[in-house]
Amino acid sequence: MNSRDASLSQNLTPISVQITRRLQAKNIRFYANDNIADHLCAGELELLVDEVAGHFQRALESLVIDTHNDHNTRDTGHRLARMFVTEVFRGRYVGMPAVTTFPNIAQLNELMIVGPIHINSACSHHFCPVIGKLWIGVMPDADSSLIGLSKYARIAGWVLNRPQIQEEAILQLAQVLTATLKPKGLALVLDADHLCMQWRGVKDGEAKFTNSVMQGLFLSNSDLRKEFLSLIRR
Ligand SMILES: Nc1nc2c(ncn2[C@@H]2O[C@H](COP(=O)(O)OP(=O)(O)OP(=O)(O)O)[C@@H](O)[C@H]2O)c(=O)[nH]1
Repeated sequence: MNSRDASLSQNLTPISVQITRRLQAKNIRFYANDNIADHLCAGELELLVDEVAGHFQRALESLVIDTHNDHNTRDTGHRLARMFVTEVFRGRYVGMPAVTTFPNIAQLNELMIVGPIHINSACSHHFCPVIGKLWIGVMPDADSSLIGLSKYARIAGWVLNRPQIQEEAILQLAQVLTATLKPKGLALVLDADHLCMQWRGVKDGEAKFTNSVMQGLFLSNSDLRKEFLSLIRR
């Protein structure tokens, strides 16, 4: 344990409050779909899991669930905390996955498509799962970078593993891919089931939400856009 970690464990202010104050002091936004990894110190995520577990335990008690005698819910508060902080909302708390970029030595300038990439997310409103498929079209030029195929899925997972609305999620993803690839054109299509509409609410099991982003050549060249859309026809 370094001196910073030691001071963390001795500080009685809840870890969420310490992190929040730090973000506010730097005027950093911390909406549900923002990544705050750069503002966390070593050891804080574990403390955050413990704090959130305590709150979930109290929420279970408020739901009048006998977690002491009900063997099925005895550790649910802690399970929920671990699930949110280290799995389904992990994209808020960890840095972007390492992505090796390669120069476009062959000067490729043809359409590349990756997909369908399976995506898991959750809506910001009810924290219900959002499960879908993503297609990515890239039009490179000589100055673009190339990345390994699996990195598209890793980057998408990082952006989507946050409480999101689909309209903002796809824009965030486009920004990260543009910064990484520097493409001449980028096209994204996201097709997802929102369980807030299926499990609860209107309980419509059929309706999906499909949205897209078309940038650069995909916006200016309708033939390229049509080629991409015809190749991903679902
Ligand atoms: N635009 C948009 N809406 C979403 C998304 N995910 C979930 N929603 C919807 O956002 C709404 C949440 O806000 P409200 O309308 O205040 O919630 P509610 O009254 O509980 O809504 P109902 O689902 O109609 O019961 C719900 O209708 C969700 O179905 C998304 O990615 N984009």
